[in-house]
Amino acid sequence: MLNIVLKGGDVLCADGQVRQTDLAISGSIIAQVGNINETADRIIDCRDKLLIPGFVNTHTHAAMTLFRSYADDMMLMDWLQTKIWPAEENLTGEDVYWGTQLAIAEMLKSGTTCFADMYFFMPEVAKAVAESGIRAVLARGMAGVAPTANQALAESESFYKEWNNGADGRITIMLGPHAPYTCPPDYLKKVTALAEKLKAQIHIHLSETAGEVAECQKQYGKSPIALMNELGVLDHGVLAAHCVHVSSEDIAIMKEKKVRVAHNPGSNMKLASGVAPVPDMLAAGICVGLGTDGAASNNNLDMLEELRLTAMLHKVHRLDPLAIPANKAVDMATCKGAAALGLDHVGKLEPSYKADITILDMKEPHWHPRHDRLSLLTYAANASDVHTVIVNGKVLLDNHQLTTIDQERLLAEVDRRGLRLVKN
Ligand SMILES: CSC[C@H]1O[C@@H](n2cnc3c(O)ncnc32)[C@H](O)[C@@H]1O
Ligand SMILES: [Zn+2]
Repeated sequence: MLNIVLKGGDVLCADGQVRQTDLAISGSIIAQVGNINETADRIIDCRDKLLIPGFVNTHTHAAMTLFRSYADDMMLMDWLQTKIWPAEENLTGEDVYWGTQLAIAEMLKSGTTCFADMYFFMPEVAKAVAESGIRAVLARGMAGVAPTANQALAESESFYKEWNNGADGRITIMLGPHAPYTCPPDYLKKVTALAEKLKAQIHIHLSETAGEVAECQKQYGKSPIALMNELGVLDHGVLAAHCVHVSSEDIAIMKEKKVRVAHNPGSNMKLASGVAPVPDMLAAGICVGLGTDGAASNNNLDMLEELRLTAMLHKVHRLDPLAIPANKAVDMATCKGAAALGLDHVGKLEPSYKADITILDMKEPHWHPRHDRLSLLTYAANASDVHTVIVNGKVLLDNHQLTTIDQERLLAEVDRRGLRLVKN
């Protein structure tokens, strides 16, 4: 007996083609794509709807939703040092739980089924993920500075042991050294040793600003990518956020070490960090997924916006309309994102893949006429088109309504907590 049949939708199939067909879910898995006559517990009419693999947000700091609209229009280092880091000192575990639930609500409502997070109070983040039903790759953010440097390593180890492969396999744990400018070489060697011991992968910010790269050159005589390579960080499976200021030598190292990149165009634009050479990374065969970064530097967690920015930004930057075509950008927002997080059997609508599916309503005027559905998804769609979202075979957004989160209670909690955090 099948659990859910999605009937008669336009399905983005694994070969990149959109076909009108049915899709069946059994447990947490896609059982069949094609004409289905079997009965099921639930049949969802998907005519006039587009079915895509759920978006994979490859880099965020979920609970930073609490700082949305608190500090805008600043450069990264000024923003972190004068506004964000002082405010983060006030965070409690409960704040992070509620801030993460807010992020999850926003992500589900805009079609994201999986996210990679780096933050503090990670057991509370894992609890929010477990309760909501979303999929996530979580890392306890670590900085190699006293007094918390060693505690962060110990917490990362216990977090890995308690939660890796947790919540029915929906949670994967990585190690999260914040960046080369907050984690000195000796500390990164300890992180690398822990990664080796646990067989855990690493999520790190790399080469985000020109200032970071210049400072690294001055201090160590090499780029952040070359320094990470020398320290052995790149030998453990690395998800590198940003990679805006990377040279062709850096790209060659990244390719050789199979570094996967989280491209965050919205955050990079808002913090005036620059434009990552994504077309060059793709041409080199590097796996590049898309991310929002935190809601304090974006200022939302809407992957449809990142999809459109990716398809647009590199065209205008290179003066080349083919720099990143719509179908490539969609692949980066879904399948490549899953690969960037090292997730097998996530990111494609194909039998044996996880049933992580976003269903968009195509009834509004901006979906007509329908010459090319991936063009419409990339250049015309918006989050209010997201109708139903399924993760691991469970319906988490049902006809625009969250099924696992009490939105009214959530909004009351985060409004109160957000204001308290930034009071001087
Ligand atoms: C150690 S937990 C994560 C840490 O990262 C900070 N953060 C948020 N956005 C960015 C960014 O774009 N670059 C670098 N660091 C960032 C966040 O505030 C936490 O302190
Ligand atoms: Zn970040």
